[in-house]
Amino acid sequence: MTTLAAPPTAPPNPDARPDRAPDAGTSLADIAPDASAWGGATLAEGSVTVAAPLGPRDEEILTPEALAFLALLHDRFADDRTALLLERQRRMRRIADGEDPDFNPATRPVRDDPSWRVAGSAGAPGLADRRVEITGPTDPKMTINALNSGARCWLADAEDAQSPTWRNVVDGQLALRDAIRGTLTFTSGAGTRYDLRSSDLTELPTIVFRPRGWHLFESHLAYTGTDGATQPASGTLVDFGLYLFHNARELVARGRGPYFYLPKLEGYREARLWNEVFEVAQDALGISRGTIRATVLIETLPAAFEMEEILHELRDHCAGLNAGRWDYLFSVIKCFRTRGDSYVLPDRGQVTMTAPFMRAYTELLVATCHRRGAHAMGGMSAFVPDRRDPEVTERAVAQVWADKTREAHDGFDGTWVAHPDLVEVARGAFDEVLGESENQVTRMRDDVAVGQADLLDVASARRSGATVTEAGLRANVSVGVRYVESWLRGVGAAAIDHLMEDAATAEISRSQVWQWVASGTTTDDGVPITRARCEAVLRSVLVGLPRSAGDRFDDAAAIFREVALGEEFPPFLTTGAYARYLAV
Ligand SMILES: CC(=O)SCCNC(=O)CCNC(=O)[C@H](O)C(C)(C)COP(=O)(O)OP(=O)(O)OC[C@H]1O[C@@H](n2cnc3c(N)ncnc32)[C@H](O)[C@@H]1OP(=O)(O)O
Ligand SMILES: O=CC(=O)O
Ligand SMILES: [Mg+2]
Repeated sequence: MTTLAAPPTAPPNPDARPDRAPDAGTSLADIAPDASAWGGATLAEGSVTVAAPLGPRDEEILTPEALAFLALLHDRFADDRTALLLERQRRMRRIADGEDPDFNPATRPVRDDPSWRVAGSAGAPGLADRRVEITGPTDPKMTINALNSGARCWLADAEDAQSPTWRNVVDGQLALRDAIRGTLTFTSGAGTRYDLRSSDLTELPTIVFRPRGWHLFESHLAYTGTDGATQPASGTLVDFGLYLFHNARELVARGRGPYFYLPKLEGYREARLWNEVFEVAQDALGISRGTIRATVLIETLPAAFEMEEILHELRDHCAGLNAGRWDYLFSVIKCFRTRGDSYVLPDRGQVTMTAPFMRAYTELLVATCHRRGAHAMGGMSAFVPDRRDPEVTERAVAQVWADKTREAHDGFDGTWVAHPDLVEVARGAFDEVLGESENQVTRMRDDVAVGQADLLDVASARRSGATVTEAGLRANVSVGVRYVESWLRGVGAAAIDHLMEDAATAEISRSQVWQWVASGTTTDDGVPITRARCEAVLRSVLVGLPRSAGDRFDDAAAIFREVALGEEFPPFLTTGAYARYLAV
C-alpha cells in the first residue's frame, strides 16, 4: 500500500521538453558573471546575515553577494523545505503505525516508460570513470591528501564525515575554494608541508561535494524573510549555495563542473525540490541548466521504493545513484523500530551486504540506474587500515577487496573508499571487471526482479544465524559514545576499533540500542536488553575510557542517553547535539 500523493506532472519523456535539455556545450566561463561582483544580488527579497564572529579569511566566503545568493535560495525554498520535513514526519508516523513502504501506483507511468534517460556523465567532464572515489572531510590536510590519493573522484564531505562546527563549515569552503584554484597548502603543527601534486584540476580526482541533509540548520547564519521573521539558515542551502556560488565558474573554466552528492532523500518530491534548487541557482548565476550534476544517495528505505522517480525528477542534472549502506541500515531500523521482534537486526557487525534484504536493495539500484543511463555507485566498507599495524591493514585490504569485487561483478560502476591506502585495492577490483571501459552503465541487469517483500525482508538478516549479543550491545554503546565525543570536538569521522565511524554508522549504533530496548530483545544468552542494563553498560564503558582534560565524554554520554535510551526516538542524533553544543 502507498500513500504518496500525486505523480510528477511532467510527461516522462524528457525529449518532450527540449527547453529543459542540458546545454552541455556551453562554457560557463563565457557566460557567468564573476561571482565576486554578482549582478543578481538584487534578486533576493529576504536577507542572510552572519550571527558569528568572523575569522581572518571568512569574508572571502561570506561576501555580500554570496549572502544575497543564499537569501535568494531561502526566499524560494525555505518553505518547501519545511513542508518536506513535515511530510517526512508524517510518513515516519504512518510506517511506525504499521504501513509498509511500497512502490507508488500513482507513479507507475514513470517506472513503466522505457524511453527516458538521465543526463548521466555526458557533457560532465571527469564523471565518466568513477571507479574509485575517496571520501572525507574538507579540512585543508584531508583535502590535499584526498586530491593526491590517486582516486578518480573525491567526495568532499560536509555531511556524514563532518562535524558541522562553524569553523569546519567556513574553513571547508575556504579549503575547497583554494584547492579548486590550485593554491591550497597546509603546514602541520609538526612542520610538515602539504601541497597539491598538481594545480591542474584535470590531473586530480574530480571533486563531488556533499552538502548537509535537509534536516540540518546552520545557526550561524540567520535568514530574515519578507515577512520579517528570522530563522536559522538551512545547512543544505548554505553548503550548496556557497560552494556553487564561489566555484561553479572556476570549475568549468578548469575543465570540471559543479558536481554534488545529495544525501538522505526520502522520496521523489525531495528530488523535485533539488531539481528546482538547481534550476533557480543556475539561472540566477547565469549558468546553463544541466551544468550541475548530482548523484543521489539512496540511503533511506522510503527512497529505495522511488529510485526511478528520483532519477526522473532530476533527469537533466542526474549522474547516478549511490548505495549508501550505512544510512540505509539506520533508516531501516528507524522505520521499523516499534514493529517488534521480527524487524530486529542482529549485532551491527553481523549485518552484511549479502543479507538478502541488503542485496535486494543494491541489485535494484544497479538495475534501475543502468536502465536509465545513470552510474550505479557502490558504498563504503568500514574497515580501515592502520599504518602501524600490518595485521589490521591486511584484514582491511581483504575485506575491501571482497566488498569491491562483489560490487564490480554486480554491475556497479564505481565505489567508495575511506582511506588513501585503500584506493589501489578498490581500483584493482574494478579494473578486473571494467578493464579499459570507463564504466559499465550499458550492462543491463534485466535478470533483477526485486519486489516490496524483498526490500522489507529485514528478518533475512537473522536467518543466517546472526544474533544479538552482549558484545554487540557493548560495541554499540562504546562506539556511539566515542563517536559523539569526537564529533563534539569537531572531528566528524574517526577510526574506532579499526572501523571507520561517522554520523551514519553512529546512528546505527544508537538506534539499534533504542530498538532493542523498545522491542524487549534478549541477547543470545537469554538476558533481556533493558534500559537499566544499557545504563550499566554505558557506565562501565565510561569507566574504561582514557580520560583527559577537555575531553567531551560527559557531554557525549548525555547525548547518548537522550538518543539511545530516551522514551522518544529523536529522528537524528545530530540535530539535538547541534542545537545544544555547536549552534552557540
Ligand atoms: C557512511 C558514509 O557516508 S562513508 C563517507 C563518510 N565518511 C568518510 O568520509 C570517512 C573518511 N575517512 C576518514 O575520515 C579517515 O580515514 C579516518 C577518520 C577513518 C581515519 O583517519 P586517520 O585516523 O587519520 O587515519 P590514518 O592515521 O591511517 O591516516 C593516514 C594518512 O591518511 C590520511 N587520510 C586518511 N583518510 C583520509 C581520507 N579519507 N581522505 C584524505 N586523507 C586521508 C590522513 O590524513 C593521514 O595523513 P598524514 O599521514 O598526512 O597525516
Ligand atoms: O553516506 C553513505 C552511507 O552509507 O550512509
Ligand atoms: Mg549517509
